[in-house]
Amino acid sequence: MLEEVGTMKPYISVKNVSHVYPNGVTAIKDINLDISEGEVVAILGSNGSGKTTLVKHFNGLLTPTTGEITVGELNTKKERISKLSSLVGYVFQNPNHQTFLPTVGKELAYGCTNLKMSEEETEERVNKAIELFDLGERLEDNPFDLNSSQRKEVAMASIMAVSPKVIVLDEPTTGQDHKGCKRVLDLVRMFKEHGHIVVLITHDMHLIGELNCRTVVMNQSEKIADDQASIVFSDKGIMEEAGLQPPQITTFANALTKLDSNKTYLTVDSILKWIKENKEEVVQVGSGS
Ligand SMILES: Nc1ncnc2c1ncn2[C@@H]1O[C@H](COP(=O)(O)OP(=O)(O)OP(=O)(O)O)[C@@H](O)[C@H]1O
Repeated sequence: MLEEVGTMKPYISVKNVSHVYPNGVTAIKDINLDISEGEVVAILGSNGSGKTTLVKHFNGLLTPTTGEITVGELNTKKERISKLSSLVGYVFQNPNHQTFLPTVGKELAYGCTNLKMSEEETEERVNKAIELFDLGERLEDNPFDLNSSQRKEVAMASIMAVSPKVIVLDEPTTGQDHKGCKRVLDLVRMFKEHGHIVVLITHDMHLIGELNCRTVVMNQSEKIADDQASIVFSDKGIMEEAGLQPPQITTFANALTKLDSNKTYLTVDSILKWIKENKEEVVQVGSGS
């Protein structure tokens, strides 16, 4: 079952939404989805399953062909994108698509200035982002002189400066080295701690496993699952239908813990704990008995 998020009204409410592109492709079909304050939600699915199309509806980049979406109290069909983007920040997969100013400092201030915030408010928000992302030494750097991981961090910090309620991270770990991937995990946790809803579009099963967050699975334009990652990953039918493989550690753990098949292990730490507590069974599995 999903973690309790209280009985409050959802912040994002997707009701019977379909989207047909002008070329006639139905990219999402009759989607219903509520996302509440405090949630981290991963949207998972094979290429072309409709993940990006769905999420682009949250900040009004796309509007439903049929159905309705509300974000906060706003109906996305009736609001301007600028207003919606103050509620939903979108960090693109490729930071080059959203970094275009000559210095990190200017980049950090851009979103606030664009939303016509006062100079004082912009300064306050930018300073907070500088502190959280430890960018004080980089303010005069050209973002294009930074490595891709640092550039992505600048993109995330500029979204953080605007402080939208919802932060969408599109494939945040793609192209990141091990350190960069770990940093993404920490940042997702930090965004949550600071009261943001985080929506992740990702193929990174390891990341979802570490977060063990709510996981929505898309397949051929439809939502086919919506539950805690540990439950989704243990549902062989859903995983096969969507063409997904659980994290390697889960596959390994399933083989090792066949005596304890009620649980799904998503992280190295959780399986190490199980091994320590069940040394005898591990020896039996290892000896093929
Ligand atoms: N601008 C567009 N015009 C027409 N068809 C589109 C457009 N963008 C996406 N599509 C189609 O809509 C369907 C869903 O695409 P979408 O990009 O939402 O899927 P996705 O799950 O995000 O894929 P990926 O993992 O490859 O990014 C696909 O068939 C895709 O070809």
